[in-house]
Amino acid sequence: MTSSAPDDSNITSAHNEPSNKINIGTRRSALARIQADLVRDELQKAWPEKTYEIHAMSTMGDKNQVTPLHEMGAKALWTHELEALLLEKKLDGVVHCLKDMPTQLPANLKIGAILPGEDPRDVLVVRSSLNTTYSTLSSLPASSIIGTSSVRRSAQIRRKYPHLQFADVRGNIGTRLSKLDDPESPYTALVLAAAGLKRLGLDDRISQYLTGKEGGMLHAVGQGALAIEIREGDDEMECVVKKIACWRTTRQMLAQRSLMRTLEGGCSVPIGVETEWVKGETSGAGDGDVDEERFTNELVMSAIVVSLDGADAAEGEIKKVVRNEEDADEFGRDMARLLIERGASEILEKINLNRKIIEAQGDA
Ligand SMILES: NCc1[nH]cc(CCC(=O)O)c1CC(=O)O
Repeated sequence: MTSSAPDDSNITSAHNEPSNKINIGTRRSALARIQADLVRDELQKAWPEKTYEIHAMSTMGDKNQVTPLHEMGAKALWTHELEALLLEKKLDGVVHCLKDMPTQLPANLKIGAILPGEDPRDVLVVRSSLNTTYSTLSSLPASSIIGTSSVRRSAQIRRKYPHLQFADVRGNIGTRLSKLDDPESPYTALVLAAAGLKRLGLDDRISQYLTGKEGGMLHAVGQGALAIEIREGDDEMECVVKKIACWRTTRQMLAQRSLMRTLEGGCSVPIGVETEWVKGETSGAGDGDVDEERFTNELVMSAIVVSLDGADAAEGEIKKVVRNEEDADEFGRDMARLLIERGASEILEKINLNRKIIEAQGDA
C-alpha cells in the first residue's frame, strides 16, 4: 500500500491514477522520511479509504554540503525539485519542515495545511565524551567550539556567551552528531532543533533546552512545524490535508512567517522568535474551535533581530488577541514594525551590505 520510492523513476503520473491515490513527496533524509510517514499516518486516519505513496528524493541542498548556505540561494535548494514534480502533477503534496520553506512560495503553489507543532525549541547537544562534565551553555569553558551554520544561533549565543567560539557544521542530523562525537572533531557541542532530535528518537542527546529565558535563544521562524505544500486550485487535495491541520499552530506560524516576510529575512538572517497561546481576557467568537478558543485566544510573541557579532539587537514582545488567520498576519506585521522602530533595519542592512562586499570580492 505504501512504499518509499528509491528515486524519481518510480513516480507515475498522479493524474492518470484513480483520484483516491495520494502521492506525497519528501526529501530523502531519515528525518524527512519519518516526517512524511507521520503525515501519511495522519492522513490515513482521516481518510482511510484512500491509498498513499511516499516518494523520497534527494535535492540539490542535500547533495551540495560545501558551498556556504547563504551563497546557494538558501531555502529554494531544498525544495524546488520537489516543487517541480508537484507542478507537473506527479505529486499531490510535498511534506516540508515549515522552517525550510521560503516566505514567498513559487507561483501556483501554496501551503495546504500546517500540522500540530513538535517542540519548537533549540537545544544544546554536548559531545558524548564531555556530556557528563558540561550540560549548559553557561558551564562551557572559554574557547569551546559550538558547531552551527546558523547565524541566528551563533549571533544569539555570542550575545550572551562571548567566551564561546563557532564553527560550521553541515549535513543531516545523524551526520552532524557523528562529526560532533568524532575524536578528531573540533566541536564541544552543537545547537540543533529539539523537533528533529525528538522525531528521530534522539531526545537522550539533549543536554539543555534553550529559550528566551534559558540561554537567551529564540528559535527560527516555523521551527518544529510540518507543512504540506500543494498546488493552488487543487481543491480536492486542500480538503484532504485540511482535515489534519491544526488551526492553533497555523495561526502561530502565520504570525511568525508574516514577521519574517515583512523584515525580508531569509534563513540566513538572524531573526529569532517565540510564540505562545495564553488565556485571554476576551472570550469566544473565533472561527476555530470555540470552546477551546475561549480560554486561549491571546498570542504572545517575542522576537529578536541580532547583529552577527551579537553586539546589537532589536527585541520586542507583543500580546494580542488572534481570532483568525488575518489577525495572525497582522500580528507578524505589528511585530516587524516594533522591531524596525527599535533598530532592526539598520542591523539587517549592515548584514546585507557585508554579504555584498564578500560576494564582490569573490570570497567563497
Ligand atoms: N535547517 C535544517 C532543519 N530544518 C528543520 C529542522 C528540524 C525540525 C524542525 O524544525 O521542524 C532542521 C534541523 C535543525 O535545525 O536542527
